[in-house]
Amino acid sequence: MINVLVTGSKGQLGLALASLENVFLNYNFFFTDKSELDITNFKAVSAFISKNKIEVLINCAAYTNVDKAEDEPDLANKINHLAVKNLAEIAKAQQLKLIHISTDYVFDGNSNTPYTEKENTNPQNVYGTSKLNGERALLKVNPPNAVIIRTAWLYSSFGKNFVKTIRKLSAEKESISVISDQIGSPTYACDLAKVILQITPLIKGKGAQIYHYANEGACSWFQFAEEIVKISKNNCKIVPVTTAQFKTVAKRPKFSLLDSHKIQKVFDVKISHWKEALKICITQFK
Ligand SMILES: NC(=O)C1=CN([C@@H]2O[C@H](COP(=O)(O)OP(=O)(O)OC[C@H]3O[C@@H](n4cnc5c(N)ncnc54)[C@H](OP(=O)(O)O)[C@@H]3O)[C@@H](O)[C@H]2O)C=CC1
Ligand SMILES: Cc1cn([C@H]2C[C@H](O)[C@@H](COP(=O)(O)OP(=O)(O)O[C@H]3O[C@@H](C)C(=O)[C@@H](O)[C@H]3O)O2)c(=O)[nH]c1=O
Repeated sequence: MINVLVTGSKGQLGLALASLENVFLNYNFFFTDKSELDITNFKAVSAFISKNKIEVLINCAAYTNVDKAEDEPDLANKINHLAVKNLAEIAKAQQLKLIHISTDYVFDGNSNTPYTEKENTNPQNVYGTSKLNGERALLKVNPPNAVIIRTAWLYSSFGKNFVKTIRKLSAEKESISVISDQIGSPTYACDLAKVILQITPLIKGKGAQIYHYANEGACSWFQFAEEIVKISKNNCKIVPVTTAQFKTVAKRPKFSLLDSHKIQKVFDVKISHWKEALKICITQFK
């Protein structure tokens, strides 16, 4: 049995990992969230890991409220950057495998081809900046068995996400306005959780590496919303609007498609199309 610590386990991805506990029987999971183990507390995390002989740390803990982060940059930085540096140092000192999750929002969205891991980053908001600083700190500490997986537009039946918001709004309203000029890669959190657990045994001492993982295909938030409403069989009109028409506190990238070829090639990972994954997810709701 491999002892695995999942931090931020009451969030969306943490719960998706927990739903696989009975599938991946070779892992002995320790699920902790902020109240049990605060990732900003170096001593507590370090002690928990030694005490429980943790071999793998999957960091799902994060500050993820993109708009609120604009008003709380210090807190976002503490959780998404400084705590990640702590985790990297602990992983190096205690020889752990570390899987850390990052985001498409590290890019500025000015590309028109899917972003590879080699592309320049240039975040447009506080959340993206804090996540990029976390990546950089981890790469600098460079634990030998560390992986950063950048993913995008995560959704599932767990936690708070766009699919759940649109399902709720479309059940209540006759029409919803949704942005049609931001393009990205919707990703089913349960697909990502499976991939994390599949690749963990294959991470082998190459130093910290970045991988992109998102479901196949591309869409705008508008197209994503239309598909959510269609599969949910809700009777609601989705009205396309521009970014300029739909005001948000934080700026989002116009284009944040991730190129997932590297993870597919290195770990032989199979990736399904976002529409297929969305159907499976929405079946779970019923
Ligand atoms: N959601 C998305 O669309 C995307 C997410 N990501 C990344 O994927 C990862 C997982 O995201 P997701 O599951 O959606 O995020 P969630 O916000 O659903 O989960 C994060 C969890 O971490 C907890 N947490 C916050 N601060 C701490 C702390 N100091 N110590 C321990 N736990 C803490 C949160 O608790 P509380 O809620 O009480 O603060 C929450 O339970 C994150 O790294 C995120 O940046 C990447 C791309 C897209
Ligand atoms: C709810 C809603 C959103 N939108 C727009 C606003 C925004 O541009 C886009 C998505 O809005 P949300 O606030 O749901 O999603 P947002 O918080 O921007 O989602 C991001 O979360 C972080 C954590 C990530 O890492 C990213 O990959 C991404 O998933 O859709 C509408 O146009 N109409 C609506 O009714």
